[in-house]
Amino acid sequence: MLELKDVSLTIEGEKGAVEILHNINLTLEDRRFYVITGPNGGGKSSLAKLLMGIYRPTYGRIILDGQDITDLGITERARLGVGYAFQQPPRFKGLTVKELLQLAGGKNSFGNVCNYLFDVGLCPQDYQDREVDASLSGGELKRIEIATLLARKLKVALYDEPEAGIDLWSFGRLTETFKTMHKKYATTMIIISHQERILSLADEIIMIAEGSVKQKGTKEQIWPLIMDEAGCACSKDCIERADNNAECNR
Ligand SMILES: Nc1ncnc2c1ncn2[C@@H]1O[C@H](COP(=O)(O)OP(=O)(O)OP(=O)(O)O)[C@@H](O)[C@H]1O
Repeated sequence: MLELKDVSLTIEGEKGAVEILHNINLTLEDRRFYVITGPNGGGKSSLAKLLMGIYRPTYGRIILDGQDITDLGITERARLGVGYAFQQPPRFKGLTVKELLQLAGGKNSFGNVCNYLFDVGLCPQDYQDREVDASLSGGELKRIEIATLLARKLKVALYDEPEAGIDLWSFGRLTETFKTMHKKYATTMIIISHQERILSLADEIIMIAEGSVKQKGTKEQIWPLIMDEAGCACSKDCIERADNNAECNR
């Protein structure tokens, strides 16, 4: 279980101190699927950076399975099984996909490289000997990064807007990959996203705005609130269907 207790974050900006997050209290249970959403600038990425150990809270504590990890850095948290996927995954020139996955998973991962690639929807034969360099597309790179997280058998996996730079076709496969990761590898998922399809995967959606937790609940509870706040961009009397999708008259 991952807990945030009264967590606040103030950052020294160019114009002085800015309070980015205040009084965040969250309990994230093992093996649950959480999606963090909310308006731009609300504090979602800052929260992810706090969980990863990139930022330290100005106030409050972060507890993982009863252990206070507030003062631990990225590497120490990674050792405890907390992993993070970047919006733009890094490339590793000179390293093949297979080598990268073996490095991520340690010595026991040797026979599993194919499985990890298969689980993220990439043909092992085609990809394992390719270099992790600029020749890979953004979507391929993102899936390979997810495969490295699978290889690490994480307790908690954190993704900041995984949909960024992914085309609609690959996006469908990506959501399947998240389902697999969550179910097969029993990983607690925390995904920052604005995408309805990702929100649909969540056991719980956490809405962050103006540096605070504004709402928590299932998609059925949260989606209407998002639609209310967002309003209709075209103002053409969209009809809300029973399944919460809108029919647009444009
Ligand atoms: N290092 C920093 N210095 C000053 N202000 C910062 C810093 N990092 C974040 N902020 C500000 O904190 C607020 C929250 O930023 P954050 O990136 O966490 O929001 P977000 O919810 O992830 O936004 P988005 O949906 O646009 O990615 C924003 O107003 C941002 O400008």
